[in-house]
Amino acid sequence: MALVKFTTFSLAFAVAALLHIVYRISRIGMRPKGYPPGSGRMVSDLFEKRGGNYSSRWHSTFREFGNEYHVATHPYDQVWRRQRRLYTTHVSGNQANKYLPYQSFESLYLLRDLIKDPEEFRDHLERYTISIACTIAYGRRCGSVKVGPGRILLDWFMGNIHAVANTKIADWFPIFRPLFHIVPSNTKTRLLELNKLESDLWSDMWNGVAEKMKQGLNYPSMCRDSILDWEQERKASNVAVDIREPMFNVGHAWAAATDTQANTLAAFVKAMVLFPDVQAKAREEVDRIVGDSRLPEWKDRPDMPIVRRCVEETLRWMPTTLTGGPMPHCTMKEDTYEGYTIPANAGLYNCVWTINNDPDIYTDPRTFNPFRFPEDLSGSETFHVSTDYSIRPHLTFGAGRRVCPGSYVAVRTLFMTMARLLWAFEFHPKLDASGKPIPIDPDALTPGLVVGPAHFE
Ligand code: HEM
Repeated sequence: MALVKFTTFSLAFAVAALLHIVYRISRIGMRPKGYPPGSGRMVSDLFEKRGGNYSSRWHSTFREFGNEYHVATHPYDQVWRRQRRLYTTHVSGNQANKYLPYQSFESLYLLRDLIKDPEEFRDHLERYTISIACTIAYGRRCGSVKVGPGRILLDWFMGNIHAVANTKIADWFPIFRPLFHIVPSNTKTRLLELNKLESDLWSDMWNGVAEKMKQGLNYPSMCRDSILDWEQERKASNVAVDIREPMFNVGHAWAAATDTQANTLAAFVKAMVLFPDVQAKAREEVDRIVGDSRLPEWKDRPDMPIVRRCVEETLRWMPTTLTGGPMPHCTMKEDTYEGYTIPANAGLYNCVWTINNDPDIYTDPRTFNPFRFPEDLSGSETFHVSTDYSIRPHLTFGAGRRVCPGSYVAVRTLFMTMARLLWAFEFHPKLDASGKPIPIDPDALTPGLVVGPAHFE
């Protein structure tokens, strides 16, 4: 009897799963003929002009395993608004200037590491950006990523990339989702382990800052600002906010600011190797403005139109956020757009690579050419996130209400680092045993949603 019941249940489940798969496939929208795969205008029409409906995030299996305080994957609600406020109040526009001393100081370590060990430039860029991001988030450096918090962050990061990839089937076909909760699996065990690793890391880092503040050591950091805001809010209102909400928010700022910046800087090194003429012109500018007796600073930006446009061209030419970030935007209700029905809860990818390489907008798009951007427009501090798509240099920071809230910090890191790299070094391809340059595939990328140039020497 039990066997009959089990077989009937299994059959019913298999038929339901099959019907569901057929249904899902039938709902996959077919792009009308002649429709481009994406454009800045469409991104603006949907993510910006209809931002009230297009700013949520997909429900994901990943989130069901405890990560409900990840600002980048959180739906469009009060928790997200509170988390996002930390950025708009403390990291946007000129607020980002308070971290310039950290960026200036840490880049000296980068230059030293590159002098000592240039072949390992990729590892140095990784440590550098993890450390910069850690000082911004917690006022504390990471001298090494082989041990300590930087190592734990990397383990958590890499672990998540693999574990989340294994949950994708349940995201595409949510009918399988209950199975993830019922059936024991390595993926589930790993997700729970990673969740614990993450909670412990964020709470250790947060408590470390709280302890320093008690001793009167008030170094600028997102964590310090978050602790002060949280205490003030608690006094001002009776709403009890779970402490993990601001605690995880700061931790995720640290994570979001690491490989995005490291990949972009690696792309810049690659561009300099592949386009020596641009390298020479940019270095000539740095030498002329700065000379030998000091290092380039953020304050040199107005006088360095070539370097500041190299920042934008790197972001355009090799966008680390290939499809617009870690997660697509998601609709909250059904909508129609140019005769096309977009269902509720539909994920919409911002096709950054395609848009950044549109030959109708960017002549010869695979050529690294900072001079394609007008010099005067590039002087504006908001050039990189302009809402005027006729002048915006790229879509790499995303768009609308979810646009990257760390972009002001990022352009400061990128400008200062690129200017200092040009000031200190020349970049050439490695030569083989017979003295010929080892060829480099210009478009080769690492796999994933947040990408960087594939290994090159
Ligand atoms: C080169 C560097 C960076 C790039 C290319 C980049 C790009 C992006 C993109 C494309 C998104 C998704 C936007 C969308 O959904 O439309 C995003 C989200 C985000 N970024 Fe960045 N980012 C960078 C650096 C940073 C830094 C330095 C921080 C923190 C200080 C940061 C914090 C975040 C956060 C918290 C989100 C989630 C926002 C939300 O969902 O509301 N990013 N970033």
